[in-house]
Parts: sequence; C-alpha cells; structure tokens
Amino acid sequence: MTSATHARTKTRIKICGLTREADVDAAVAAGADAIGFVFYPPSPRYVTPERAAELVRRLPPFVAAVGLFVNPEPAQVEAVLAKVPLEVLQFHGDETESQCRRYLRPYLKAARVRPDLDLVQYAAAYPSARAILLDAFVDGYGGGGKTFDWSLIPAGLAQSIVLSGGLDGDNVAEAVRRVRPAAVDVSSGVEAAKGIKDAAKIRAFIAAVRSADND
Ligand SMILES: O=C(O)c1ccccc1NCC(=O)[C@H](O)[C@H](O)COP(=O)(O)O
Repeated sequence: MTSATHARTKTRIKICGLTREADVDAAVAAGADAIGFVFYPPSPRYVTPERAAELVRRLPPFVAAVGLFVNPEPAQVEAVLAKVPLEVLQFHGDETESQCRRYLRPYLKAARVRPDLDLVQYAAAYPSARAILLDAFVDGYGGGGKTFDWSLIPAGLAQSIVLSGGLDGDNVAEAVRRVRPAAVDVSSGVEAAKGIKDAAKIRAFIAAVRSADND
C-alpha cells in the first residue's frame, strides 16, 4: 500500500445465530470478529446455555462471543452467564438501559428501524450501550432477513452503529460504502437454512465487507 493510499478503518463483522461447530469454525476461519448465540427460545436459532458453552470453547482469543436476548428475566441472563463466557450481550426487545447495563458487560441495544422511530432519541436512552444495532422491523424481533431503508439512519448518533437486517454477500458492500458502520451483523444472508450457516456464503460476505473497506 503506498503512502497515497490508505485502508479505511476495518468494519467489524458479527455472524449471528450459530448452532453448529462447523459453522463456528468456518466463521472464525473466514475472519469474523464476533459470533452471536441466540438465547431466545422461540427462535429457530436458539441454543441452550450448555450448547453455547460447547461452541464458545472453539473460539480463539479476541473473537468475541455475543449472547442475544429478547426481554429476558434477569435470572435467564444470569443462568446463561453462569455457563457461557460471553464478552458482549445484545438486547433485541423493549429493555430499558438499566435492564441492559445491570450485568456489567458491554452490550448492544438493537433498534428495529421504521420511519416513525426517532433513532437519535432512541439511542440517547442507552448512553451506556457499546453500540446501537440497527435492524429491520420484523416479526419475531429479529433474524428476519429483511433490509430497511438505510437513508433513515441519522448522522451523529452518540454510539457506534452495527448495521444489520437482511445483509448478504450481494448488498453488504453497498451498505458499508453508504453507511460506514463500525460493524455489520448477519444471520439469514449466510445461511442454507435457519440456524444452518453456509461456509461459502460466510466467506463471500466477509470478502465483500473487506472490499468495501478498501474503496
Ligand atoms: O436470529 C434470530 O433468530 C433472532 C431472533 C430474535 C431476535 C433477534 C434475532 N437475531 C438477532 C441478530 O442479531 C440477527 O443477526 C439480526 O436480526 C439480523 O438478522 P438477518 O436479517 O437474518 O441477517
């Protein structure tokens, strides 16, 4: 790289909703920065704490394990944390800031974006959030494989942005170029079936992000 060119900041990448050893290994090998585990029982990607603990043991240092919850009771989160060494929590429901920060872990607060949601006001309600994860407004709280209108994302949110919702190997480069989020997050777009990831799709997704990082 010459002095006249410079690589942009690396967009961090979270692959979410993993349930199998081979998929964890494929995501790590492809260069994922974080792996998400869904602790929301109605989700087809749900894993038990015991299963997540088995999968997390495969992660090398500095690849973050993210635990995802939807309006959990404190006891549920504590039970997961007692068995699964999660670096980051992700809350996808109507949790208040105090309900998110009580576990003394970095957390992502998901916003389900729609035209009538004031994202500046929403983000301001979670000053302790490590980032705001911007997702589409779908049934079932998330994992819907649907994009939202990225032009709804305001400039100047206090927190970093994790862009999510319907991303895949075909649209993520444009998403990164347009939004320049701190990170991107994907589930459906790298799957063969819900909870079953496709290693080639993971590789293509990450390659597309890296390509956009260097535009
Ligand atoms: O993945 C799920 O099944 C899920 C269920 C309930 C709440 C959140 C869920 N996923 C959270 C994620 O972080 C997903 O990666 C995000 O919603 C994007 O999903 P997709 O649009 O399928 O890429």
